[in-house]
Amino acid sequence: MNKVILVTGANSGIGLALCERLLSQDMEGLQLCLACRNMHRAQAARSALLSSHPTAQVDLLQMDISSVSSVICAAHQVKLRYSRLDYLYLNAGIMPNPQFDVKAFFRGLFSSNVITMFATAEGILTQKDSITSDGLQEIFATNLFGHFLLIRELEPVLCHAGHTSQLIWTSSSNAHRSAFNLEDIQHRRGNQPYSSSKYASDLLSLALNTHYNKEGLYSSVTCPGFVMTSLTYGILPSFPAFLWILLMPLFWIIRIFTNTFTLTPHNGAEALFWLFKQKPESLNPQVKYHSLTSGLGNNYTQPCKMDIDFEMSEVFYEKLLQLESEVRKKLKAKQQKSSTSFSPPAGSS
Ligand SMILES: NC(=O)C1=CN([C@@H]2O[C@H](COP(=O)(O)OP(=O)(O)OC[C@H]3O[C@@H](n4cnc5c(N)ncnc54)[C@H](OP(=O)(O)O)[C@@H]3O)[C@@H](O)[C@H]2O)C=CC1
Ligand SMILES: CC(C)=CCC[C@@H](C)[C@H]1CC[C@H]2C3=C(CC[C@]12C)[C@@]1(C)CCC(=O)C[C@@H]1CC3
Repeated sequence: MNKVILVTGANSGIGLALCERLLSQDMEGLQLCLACRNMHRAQAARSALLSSHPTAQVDLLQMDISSVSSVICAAHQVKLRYSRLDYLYLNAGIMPNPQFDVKAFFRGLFSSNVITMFATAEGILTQKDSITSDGLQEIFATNLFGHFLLIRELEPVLCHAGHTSQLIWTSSSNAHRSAFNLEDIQHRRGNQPYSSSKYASDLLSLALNTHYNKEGLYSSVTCPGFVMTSLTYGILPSFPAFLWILLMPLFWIIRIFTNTFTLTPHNGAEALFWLFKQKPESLNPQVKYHSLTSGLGNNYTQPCKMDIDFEMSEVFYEKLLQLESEVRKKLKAKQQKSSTSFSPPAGSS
């Protein structure tokens, strides 16, 4: 039987590199499904994968993970196409309007915290969030809630008696407990919505293991390190991509001190790829699997205990279930309203 793998945010960066790595190791037994919001970019990614792996099975799925109706519609398509999903990579993510605090960066450079700053970006990065048409905070909707809804919708193809499936999240070293508040799970009030959304994915993964392991579904969290992708290029907007490339020698030097500077999407995808080869029952639900690259350029995966607890993950899970039922009700009301406004006037045939 082919292994069916769905990857969100697969048309670029870490998601695309992961697809390339999966096909390079085992092209025959894999059926890849690239879930992307933009079909032109999705087609380009598919063509790139097929040019190096001409006989690979690569399907496309249109899905805007930040939109409730789009996720439900895409999940419906998946259930029609596949009887089972073996791996679901929850990778799509955004960090819009990043604000880089140059002063804090220079202060950090000359402090004892310099390595932590380079590894986690703690204290030097904030973002400005916006609201989606569903009334959700955009970063929360994209990085977390859309993926939660997708898992809930895909339950019938993820949970099969006598068979295991894996959920693999692309979290971050920027996931800080201090940025997350159970009373404000969407981070409406703070200025670190990205960090909050990534901490939320760590919590959710733990709760999913609590609720779904008995049904054969396992969840793990990864951190790709600092990777140069369109997401990170946006951090210094006045800095064109080629200047980032010019900084590469400096980044290679920093890598000697912190192995978190994985830098390329291929390296960043290391832990995501490593998890593909593991037995899910052998994984620890309380650790994050980090992609790391040594000063000599060797990739490896290292587990690190997460700053999370069961109680908090359970409260968060309950809140997500409640939000899910609210957004479903809203969607139903919206659909009913639009169907009545389009119904033909009484008496017309
Ligand atoms: N780069 C880094 O240093 C780090 C990245 N990460 C995480 O890695 C993941 C991948 O990011 P990365 O590869 O760096 O960045 P990219 O910007 O290259 O990739 C992000 C992917 O997510 C997709 N995406 C964004 N919004 C949506 C949406 N609403 N619906 C569907 N797809 C969407 C993008 O599609 P599109 O092309 O249409 O925008 C793109 O394919 C993210 O979750 C990010 O937070 C974590 C730690 C470090
Ligand atoms: C010398 C020089 C100009 C350094 C610039 C450094 C920063 C731009 C990076 C240092 C740590 C990086 C980092 C990220 C972005 C870029 C840095 C702030 C992330 C926040 C990117 C997204 C993540 O999920 C985590 C990364 C942590 C480290």
